[in-house]
Amino acid sequence: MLTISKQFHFSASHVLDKLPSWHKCARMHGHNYVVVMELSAHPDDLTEAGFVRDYGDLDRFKTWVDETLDHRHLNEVMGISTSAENMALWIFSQWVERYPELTAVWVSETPRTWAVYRVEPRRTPAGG
Ligand SMILES: Nc1nc2c(c(=O)[nH]1)N=C([C@H](O)[C@H](O)COP(=O)(O)OP(=O)(O)OP(=O)(O)O)CN2
Ligand SMILES: [Zn+2]
Repeated sequence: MLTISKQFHFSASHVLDKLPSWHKCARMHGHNYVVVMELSAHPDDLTEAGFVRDYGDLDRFKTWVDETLDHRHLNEVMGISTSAENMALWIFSQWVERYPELTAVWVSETPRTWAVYRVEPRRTPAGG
C-alpha cells in the first residue's frame, strides 16, 4: 500500500471533564493542535497521475478545520470527552465517507504527545 499524509493546525480550548477535579486537565485550557490526515491506496488504485489522492483535495478538510475547530471550545463542538484519542476517532468518523482512502487520523496537543486512530486500508479506487 502507498500512504500520503498532510498536516493541519488549529488552536482551541477544551476541558477533560471526566477527570478528577485535582487533575490539571480538568480545568479549562488550550492547545495549538496538530492533526495529520493519512490516506492509503493499493498501487493498482492510484490515479493516472500516480496519486493516492491529490494533496489539494484536502483543502476542504482545511476549510472545515478553520470553520469548525479553530478558536472554538471543543467540548461544545464535539459533545464528547475531548481526549486526543476521542478527537482522532471523531474526526475520522466525520471524514471517512468523503475520503474513503482515509486510514489514520493523528492528533497532537503538545509537541511531545500524539494519539492516532487507524484502520486497515480498503481497496477503493482513488478519488472515490
Ligand atoms: N492519553 C491521554 N492523556 C492525556 C490527554 C489525552 O488526550 N490523552 N490529555 C491531557 C491534557 O489535555 C493535556 O494534553 C496535557 O498533556 P500533558 O502531556 O500531561 O501536559 P503538559 O504538556 O503540561 O506536559 P508536561 O510533561 O506535564 O510538561 C492529559 N493527558
Ligand atoms: Zn488538554
